[in-house]
Amino acid sequence: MAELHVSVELPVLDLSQPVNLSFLSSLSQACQEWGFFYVTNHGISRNLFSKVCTLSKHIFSLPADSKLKVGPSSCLKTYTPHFIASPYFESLIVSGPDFFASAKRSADELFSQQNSEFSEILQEYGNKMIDLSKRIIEVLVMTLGDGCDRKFCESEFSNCHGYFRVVNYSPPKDVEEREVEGLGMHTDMSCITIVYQDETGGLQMRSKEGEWLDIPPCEDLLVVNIGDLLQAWSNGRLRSSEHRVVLKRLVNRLSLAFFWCFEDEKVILAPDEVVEEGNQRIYKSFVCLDYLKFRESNEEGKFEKIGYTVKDFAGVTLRM
Ligand SMILES: O=C(O)CCC(=O)C(=O)O
Ligand SMILES: [Fe+2]
Repeated sequence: MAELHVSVELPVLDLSQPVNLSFLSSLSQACQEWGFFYVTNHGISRNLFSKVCTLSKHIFSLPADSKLKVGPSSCLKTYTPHFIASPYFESLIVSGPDFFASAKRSADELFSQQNSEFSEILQEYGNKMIDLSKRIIEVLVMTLGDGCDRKFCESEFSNCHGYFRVVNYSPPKDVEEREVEGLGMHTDMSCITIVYQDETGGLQMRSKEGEWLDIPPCEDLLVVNIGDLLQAWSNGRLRSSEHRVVLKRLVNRLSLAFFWCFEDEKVILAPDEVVEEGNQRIYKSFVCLDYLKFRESNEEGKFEKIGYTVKDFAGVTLRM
């Protein structure tokens, strides 16, 4: 992949400070243009990250048949083996709201001995991510208009739920190419996704013009990106952009992606206040689960792939 990679300065939402108008305006611009930004003072300690990473590495180092006990043909289906998303990608899903129970179900299958530390740490991580997601949604909704946060956070987002995917990327050992794709281009089916990436880097977002831009890892910063559900709910004002992961030669990479989503039965329709004056709704109303099913039924290997996004599903063709 010989492509030019440039990087762009994304705004950093600092949760230790009150948000001011000038920040809201730069956040709003970034969300319209890129759909990506960073968050700092997010309340997750470096110590917690390193514990989650150490425990996750332990899981991924288990023999393939142990991991397949929770793989696609098992009852739990929490483990995605290599060659589904890409040959270099494997992941484990932990679902909320009871992250402890979800992690424990996988751990009980994976380990012969009881291992409650794993479930406790993943529970702490998941719960912190829920709090963080709520705070971020509040700020994002604020960018859509004065008073929108008060009006909509409770009524529209209070039944959101979250799950996270721990991803282990292992690049090939025998390929000459400098970089390979660890996860192909896709958009997320969430409202927002919060990503912790290790120091390796490799996450890239695609500009509207189709250029790939690096999203470098930065100590103490988490990456936030807008997903399809929020793009539709915000009438396209918050962009769910395509992104991918490229792997450096011979460097292993670990990431944690937390997806904050509307409840399955929610009817998604941009509220009047969010549709700016003079504009029309660009998405028809739809039931969240119907969209998730549409994506699944169109995906090769049932993984998140591009080409069948919320625009194809619920987009309105505007007459000029
Ligand atoms: O691994 C990453 O940094 C991002 C993963 C991602 O985009 C996803 O799981 O949807
Ligand atoms: Fe993603």
